[in-house]
Amino acid sequence: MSDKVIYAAILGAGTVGLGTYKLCEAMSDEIKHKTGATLVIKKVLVRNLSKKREGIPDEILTDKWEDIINDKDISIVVELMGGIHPAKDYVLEALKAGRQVVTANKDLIAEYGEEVGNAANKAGADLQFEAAVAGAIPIIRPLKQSMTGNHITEIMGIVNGTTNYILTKMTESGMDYKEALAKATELGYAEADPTADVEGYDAGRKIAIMASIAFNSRVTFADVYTEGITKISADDIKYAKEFGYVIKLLGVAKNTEDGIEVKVHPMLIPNNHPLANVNDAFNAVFVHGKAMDDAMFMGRGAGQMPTASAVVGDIIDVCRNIVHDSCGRIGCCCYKNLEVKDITDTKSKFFLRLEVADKQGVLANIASVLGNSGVSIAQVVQKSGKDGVAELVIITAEVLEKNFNDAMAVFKGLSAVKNIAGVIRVY
Ligand SMILES: NC(=O)C1=CN([C@@H]2O[C@H](COP(=O)(O)OP(=O)(O)OC[C@H]3O[C@@H](n4cnc5c(N)ncnc54)[C@H](OP(=O)(O)O)[C@@H]3O)[C@@H](O)[C@H]2O)C=CC1
Ligand SMILES: N[C@@H](CC=O)C(=O)O
Repeated sequence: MSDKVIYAAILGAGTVGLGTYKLCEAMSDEIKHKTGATLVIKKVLVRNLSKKREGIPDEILTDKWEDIINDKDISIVVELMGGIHPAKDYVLEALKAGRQVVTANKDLIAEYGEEVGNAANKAGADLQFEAAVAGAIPIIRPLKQSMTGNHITEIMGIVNGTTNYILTKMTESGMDYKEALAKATELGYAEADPTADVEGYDAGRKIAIMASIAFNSRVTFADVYTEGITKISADDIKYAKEFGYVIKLLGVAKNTEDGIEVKVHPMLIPNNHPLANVNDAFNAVFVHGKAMDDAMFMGRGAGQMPTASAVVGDIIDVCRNIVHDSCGRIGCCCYKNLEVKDITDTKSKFFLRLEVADKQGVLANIASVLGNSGVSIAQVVQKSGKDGVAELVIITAEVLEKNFNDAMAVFKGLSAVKNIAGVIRVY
């Protein structure tokens, strides 16, 4: 076996950084056998040197980036700090200095993928980011490599562990939203600012990254329509159950004849759909390719060791590339410039919960407003009223979103409609 040593530095020793360090240590013999080189984590960058870092020797901790970028021995920089600044600056500096980069940072890849990808291409360097999408699930590498012989037309999935955990707990044990979010944070699933999870931004970044790779056309986070789970109520969950559905936060990307559709929003999924049984922090991604048909990937989408597993897989891949002098072989390939459609030009089915005046003729009135906007009703249930207010739960047929919005605008000015209590898309 060769006596080659490959030095790496980890930026960040939080949930994922610590897990990555531990896994590199635990797997060191295997890494040597698999790559033909010994991997040594030479430095770990943190903000706060006085915090205890379980298992990381004090002498390799630093709070100075210069200790890493100026160390010519270090050939792999593993960015696990999160956020845009200074992560982007460090990644760009590392690539320009001829280092290979591994990152779990979806914010960076979704917003500045073009810039960092070009820097990697220019340097002939590896830029690997498997952990940035769906934690432990291999999806970036399959999209870039195993499934690249396909024309991929659709990707759909549960790609945020925190919100899936929250929705599962609210559905299965009636847990309160705030308590479920606190538990997801305690378990290391949530982002440093969990707004990114619950508002759908994190899932939006992941779907943008997957769409760019799958459709060979740059899709950034700004292109993605995002809607989170903060408005989902216990009543929505209860009525969804009555209709035979569960509510999940889904990311959807479609490559259609007239442009790319890319969105994240809660969705009612039929109980018998495979995604309906993907619970807790598990994620699942469906991919449809013309030649391969459907493929589904499932696994843990968040958490310390599942995420570290994906990061370490990337580090090992980079080590192999270093040993075989083949870094930078698989870069970004967004050569198309496809249009991204506005959400209002896409079609959906809707679950609509209305609080209406409890009197005769209201249902006919509602149906006629919907009909006038081109929205057909597929199912409707009228709940008996209290204090003169009844509840209508409607599931529509598939409709252009702009037509549905027109009907909602009419409802807002209608005295018989007391409240639009819930609007959720339906699979
Ligand atoms: N948690 C998860 O399940 C997953 C996370 N990710 C991604 O992995 C990345 C890391 O996430 P996670 O480990 O959860 O985050 P944490 O907040 O737990 O850890 C961040 C670490 O980065 C360090 N850090 C932050 N800013 C700086 C800075 N300016 N200089 C030096 N060190 C800095 C922090 O140092 P200090 O401790 O001193 O404050 C901390 O150790 C993010 O991009 C996240 O989106 C991806 C998939 C799953
Ligand atoms: N906060 C993210 C972590 C992994 O990407 C999630 O909950 O999925």
